[in-house]
Amino acid sequence: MSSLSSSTHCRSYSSSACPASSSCNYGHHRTAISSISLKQLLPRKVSVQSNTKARPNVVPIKDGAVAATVASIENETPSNKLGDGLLSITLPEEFKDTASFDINKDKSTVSITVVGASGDLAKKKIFPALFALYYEDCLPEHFTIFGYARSKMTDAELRNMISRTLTCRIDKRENCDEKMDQFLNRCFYHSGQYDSQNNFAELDKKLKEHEGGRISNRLFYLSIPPNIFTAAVRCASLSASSANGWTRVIVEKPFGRDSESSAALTDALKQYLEEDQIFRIDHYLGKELVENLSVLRFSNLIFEPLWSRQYIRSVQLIFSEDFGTEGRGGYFDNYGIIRDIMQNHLLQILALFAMETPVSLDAEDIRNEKVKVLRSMRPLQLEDVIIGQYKSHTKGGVSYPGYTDDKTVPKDSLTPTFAAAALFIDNARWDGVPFLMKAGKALHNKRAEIRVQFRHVPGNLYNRNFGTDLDQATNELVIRVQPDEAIYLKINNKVPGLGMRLDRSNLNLLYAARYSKEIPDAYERLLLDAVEGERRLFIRSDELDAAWALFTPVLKELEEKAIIPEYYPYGSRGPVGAHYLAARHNVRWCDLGLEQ
Ligand SMILES: NC(=O)C1=CN([C@@H]2O[C@H](COP(=O)(O)OP(=O)(O)OC[C@H]3O[C@@H](n4cnc5c(N)ncnc54)[C@H](OP(=O)(O)O)[C@@H]3O)[C@@H](O)[C@H]2O)C=CC1
Ligand SMILES: O=C1O[C@H](COP(=O)(O)O)[C@@H](O)[C@H](O)[C@H]1O
Repeated sequence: MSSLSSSTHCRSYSSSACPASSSCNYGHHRTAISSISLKQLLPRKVSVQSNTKARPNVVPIKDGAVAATVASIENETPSNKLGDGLLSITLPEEFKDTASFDINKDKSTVSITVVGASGDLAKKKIFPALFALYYEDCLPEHFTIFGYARSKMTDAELRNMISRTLTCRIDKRENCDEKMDQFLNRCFYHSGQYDSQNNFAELDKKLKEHEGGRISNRLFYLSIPPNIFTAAVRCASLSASSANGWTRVIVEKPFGRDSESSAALTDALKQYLEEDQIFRIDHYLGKELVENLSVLRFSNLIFEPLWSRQYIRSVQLIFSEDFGTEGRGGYFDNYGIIRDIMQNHLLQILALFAMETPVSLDAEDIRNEKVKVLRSMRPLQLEDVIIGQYKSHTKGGVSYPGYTDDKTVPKDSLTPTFAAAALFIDNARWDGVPFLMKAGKALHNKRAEIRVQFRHVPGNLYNRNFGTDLDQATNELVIRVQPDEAIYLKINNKVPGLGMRLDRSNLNLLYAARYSKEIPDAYERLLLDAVEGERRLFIRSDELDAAWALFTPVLKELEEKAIIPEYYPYGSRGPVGAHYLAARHNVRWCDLGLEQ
């Protein structure tokens, strides 16, 4: 298997265009992988994010052989307790064009420990994503995967459990079984308590055996309920962090349930970790069309000039699922749809949509712009929210349960399973533009999309051809995140013929028609980024604070006033109150027409 250094299809530093058919990604990294081509990084001074303790081993390689030591190392800025740092290196003159740069290629290893390995998310998403990365040769040459949980399991039992959820992509099936066996052979299990330093010390011992004396880089994925995050981080950090490489921790949401609990969680984690070791995951940021949002905006001249209050009338962020909380009611009842979807997934999309152009594609530059937008927003007001809860419904002889029919949900629960909200960004670009959010479970379809409604054409020559409903004639840009990923623009055109009848048509980029390649799951992208130390798609603590500041007051008010949700039937389009909310802001939901 080739190592990260040779698997340039996973990340490319080249600025030249990749062929559309290739699986290569554009890296935004300063750099985090073990090999970079100097040809792509002129001038010869390069920054390398690496293990600072590995400094004596940093050697440039010429024509595949170790040739010389580096000329100088500057700006050594270890950025955390565990030696994850940044080196700026100048190469000797003779390596001007030809050298490639290798940092401990054969001397380092990555161990990925899935904490909570027996759980739903681990089985459904994390192990399959790791396998997909392995299949694509995106994991480093030396890697080991450990499952950690309280359940008693042997390595063989873990492998058996994982194997049930591994699949190969439709377009990549070559040697699938063989690859699966190879992957499973790199997976191991350790049973332990989440709050036991001893149990994590046992894990540490096993990890060391697998690392075989190489520089050890360790990634812990906390796929456990939030009440045990801190205990697990404490034990992992004190007993199982790397002694000579980096240690990173991926934390799953929920990151608290309001500003105070979120800040307390951050403080608790920071007792054991530096901010740049914490990778707060929001899997929506790993979705292909969300990742494409910045490309659409900043690499197409036609969109950016229109991206403001001058041309945009409303922006709508819509999430719907056609199933209820099935199986997760216990978790959900403590959070509700606003915390589960709006405060994180939809708000993250909003921030990427509305931010100013970042200075660069560097993680900190992008996150700085996102924070600025979030901090320019008005905290959500009670009159700008409506909430709903699904009730049972029988259709075609089939009975669908209501939210409170779930045995893990209290019968008198007022937790919203649906919400619609109007948010505002009080800055020069977006002043007065309603950003409408709508999220719900047990609705009539499963969809996530961004809908940009443009203003009416002033003095429209063709008004009379549209009739009275001018809204039917406004342009609309739709970014469909899922399913059937697509970007389409609704335009007006003349119906061919001798008359003058106007029609609406879509200029449509449907991904499945344009690309034969299967789109990677969000977790693949995010796991690869975490291994590579790329933080762009993870939530920084100040972003999280700003996000909670927008929703905490209204969440408290809803709970203190015990606001009763509007009930809607399972499988419907949700409560009618959502329409009144939009109407109060002089807009209509764009997802309700017959042709969408
Ligand atoms: N499932 C999903 O689709 C999503 C999940 N998440 C988040 O990811 C994390 C993991 O989710 P998920 O896999 O569904 O969670 P689970 O409820 O399946 O929990 C994962 C594992 O944690 C252990 N565990 C469960 N409850 C407790 C407890 N009370 N005390 C100690 N250990 C416990 C169990 O392992 P054992 O008993 O073997 O120790 C379990 O297998 C959570 O933070 C969740 O909010 C986020 C987005 C989506
Ligand atoms: O984070 C969550 O997301 C899922 C929806 O994710 P998707 O990738 O399938 O769209 C949602 O069902 C869950 O309630 C929420 O916690």
